[in-house]
Parts: sequence; C-alpha cells; structure tokens
Amino acid sequence: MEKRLEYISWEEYFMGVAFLSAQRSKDPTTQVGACIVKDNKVIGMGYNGFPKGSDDDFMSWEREGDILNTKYPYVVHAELNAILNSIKSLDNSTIYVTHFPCNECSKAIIQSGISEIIYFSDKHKGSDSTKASELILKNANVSYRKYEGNKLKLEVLFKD
Ligand SMILES: O=c1[nH]c(=O)n([C@H]2C[C@H](O)[C@@H](COP(=O)(O)O)O2)cc1CO
Ligand SMILES: [Zn+2]
Repeated sequence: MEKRLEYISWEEYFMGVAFLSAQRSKDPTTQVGACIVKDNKVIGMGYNGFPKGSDDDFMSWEREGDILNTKYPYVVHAELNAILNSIKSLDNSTIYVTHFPCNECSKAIIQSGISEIIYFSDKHKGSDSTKASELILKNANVSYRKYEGNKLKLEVLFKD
C-alpha cells in the first residue's frame, strides 16, 4: 500500500489546533485560539475567556458602555491562557495564534521565552496595539509571520 497523501502539514495541524481551541471561547464576537509548540509537540493551548471560577452568567460580554460593565477588563486573552496553561519551559517555542497578538500578549510572549509567532489574521493591522506589538517583538528578536499552510478549512469527523 502507498502512504496516504492527504495528510496535513505541521503548520496546518497546529493552526488547526489553535482554531479548534478558539471554539471553546464563549465570547459571542471574537473567538481567539492559541497553541504553543516545541519540537513539533503541543505544550500549551488557550482561548479567550473569563478567569477560572468566574460565573459566566454573571459576567457581561458587552463591548460598549461603562468599561466596568464590558468584557474588556476581565477577559483573559488566548495567548496568555496558553502561556499560563503550558506544561514546560517555553524557551525557543513557537506560538500559533488565530489573531495577531495585542501588545499585552506580546509582552507576555517575550517574557515567557517564546521565539516565534505564526498568526492567521491581522485584521487590526495599523492599530496602535499592533504597532506596539511589532515594535517590542522586533526589539526582542521574536520573529512573526503569517500562516503559510494551504488549508483554510479542516473538517473533523467523529466516526468509526
Ligand atoms: O490579543 C488578543 N487576544 C485575545 O484573546 N483577544 C480577545 C479578547 C476579547 O475576548 C476578544 C476581542 O473582542 P472584540 O473583537 O469584541 O473587541 O478577543 C483579543 C486580543 C487583542 O487583539
Ligand atoms: Zn492580547
């Protein structure tokens, strides 16, 4: 028998895991996922959500109005969750993220030892947060690039 040819690449695999992780998010507007990889092994995963133990039904997913009644001061970003959930040293690891990280996440990425970022969407390119991220990442020698896999969709069938 010949080997199966439809297998996915490492890059497609790990970006797929990041997008799958994003599916755990309860944010009705934006679901972000992150997957940290070292030596082709997953060592951390995360998605955006309220801190552990928060009562989801008490928290608000609003985006506008009094800041204290919006999600923004409370939600933990996917990248930070992936870092905090990681199971070993992140030195020289790669983080796959569905969205280019904000400046706060970029700082955490640098401090954790992650050395490469592969992102799918940069829909906030040109924003102050993205510009600040680009500046500190370059300054800290953390490389970043867009996803280069061919797959834009992966179907996961639960079957025998
Ligand atoms: O780096 C990030 N990582 C991350 O997980 N997020 C989360 C926080 C919010 O739950 C959501 C952004 O919400 P919105 O698009 O409604 O502003 O994405 C947001 C950013 C900033 O781009
Ligand atoms: Zn962030």
